[in-house]
Amino acid sequence: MPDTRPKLLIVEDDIGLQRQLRWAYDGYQLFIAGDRAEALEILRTEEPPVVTLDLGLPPDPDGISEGMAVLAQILTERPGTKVIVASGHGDRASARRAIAEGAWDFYQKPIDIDSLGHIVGRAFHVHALEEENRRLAEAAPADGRVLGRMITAAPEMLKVARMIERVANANVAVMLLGASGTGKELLAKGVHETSDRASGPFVAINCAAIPETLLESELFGHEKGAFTGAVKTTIGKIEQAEGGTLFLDEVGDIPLPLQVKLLRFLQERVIERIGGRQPIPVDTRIVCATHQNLDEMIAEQRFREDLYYRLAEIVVRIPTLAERAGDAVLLARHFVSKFARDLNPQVKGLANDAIAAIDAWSWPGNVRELENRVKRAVILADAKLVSAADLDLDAGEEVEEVVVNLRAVREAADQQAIRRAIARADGNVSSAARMLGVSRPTLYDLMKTYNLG
Ligand SMILES: Nc1ncnc2c1ncn2[C@@H]1O[C@H](COP(=O)(O)OP(=O)(O)OP(=O)(O)O)[C@@H](O)[C@H]1O
Repeated sequence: MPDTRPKLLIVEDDIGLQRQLRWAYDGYQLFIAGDRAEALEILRTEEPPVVTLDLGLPPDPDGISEGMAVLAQILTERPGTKVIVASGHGDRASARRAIAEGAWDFYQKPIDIDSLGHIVGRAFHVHALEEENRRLAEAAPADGRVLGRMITAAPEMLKVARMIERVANANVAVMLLGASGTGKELLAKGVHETSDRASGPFVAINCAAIPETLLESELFGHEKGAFTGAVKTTIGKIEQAEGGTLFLDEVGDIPLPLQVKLLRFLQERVIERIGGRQPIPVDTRIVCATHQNLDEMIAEQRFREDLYYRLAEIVVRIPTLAERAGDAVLLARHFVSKFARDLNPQVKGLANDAIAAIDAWSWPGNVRELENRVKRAVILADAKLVSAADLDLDAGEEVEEVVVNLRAVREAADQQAIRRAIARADGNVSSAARMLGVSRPTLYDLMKTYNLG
């Protein structure tokens, strides 16, 4: 029977330690290398996701030069590998340097098998999660699903995408509620492109960005001579979206008199251009969005309740980026490769301190803020990896700080992987444990720790 246990490479030149480690890890397929050549050969043939690396290797067993060289080569050849370095007792400077060069974590000698086992276990979880994220991100555009352009692995957001797919073809008005930058316009396009109107136009208008005096003409159009300056007949956005979808962004900013006119269109499906005398039938689907509290506006009579019910046949609430565990890092990777391609091809990815900082940041401006920060960072970066400083985010200079942040990253990743595996196994803990590569009791412990299930 093929061995399906996860592969762990241990790079260690001390024969005694090799033996000790061999016994400690019966949950993994172990590969042991005593020097650089052996390590690289195993890396290439077995592709282990996780490597523990002693920095003191021959020909420099008392220094770290050989260990650092092996680290660099592993990360060049297989950048996704999680390398955990072993540093000598009290040698924090080496650990710090190795982390700055891309190691995932470190442990200090003498080895404590339990805590090292814990670090290794988490490294496998994070690696599996990243692989799946990468697969999802890569698969999305290829599989042709319209909402495939939305990048997410968070259950909260996948639920939103599924809901959009379900309502796309029911000809109902959809209202998207979410903070600024959460992806409302992208989802509105998703509604359009998944619907049977996809071959028609998608027209967007931001009602907050247009002065009140011009909004009516923008929406409904005007006839030549309707007002001073109306030198030619112009059709409005509603008509432009004939046969397609009109996205009314910031619908809460439409002034009351115009709300009446919009309501009439929604009830009768005809419009009148300013200065026009003919009602014109228009077949346009409305998707709208706002970040305002419409209930409050209705109570204060600033928004018409009858219009609200016409616009909000289906209400979709979009979670903030902070509520979608793991998505900030996933999106950041996507934006790094997108912007690096166009703006700075030497940039290859995110440094560990950047990943920790992205995960720790609260993203008040949501995906838009993330996109802008990553874009600027890619332009400014002068190394291969974008750092927390390039992103203008606090990284914390001490290794201790990074470790705390990495732990937070890992815990978030754990929770997400567990939730997903349990969902996929339809609540069966044994098969979820098999998927995650841990024993059933371990999974129960983790579920208890994270309050899942
Ligand atoms: N899940 C996602 N995957 C990929 N890109 C995204 C995602 N969500 C948002 N974006 C990108 O982030 C930017 C902001 O998104 P969008 O304009 O849809 O947000 P919004 O909620 O309409 O913002 P606002 O309320 O400020 O108008 C866009 O460039 C969009 O393409």
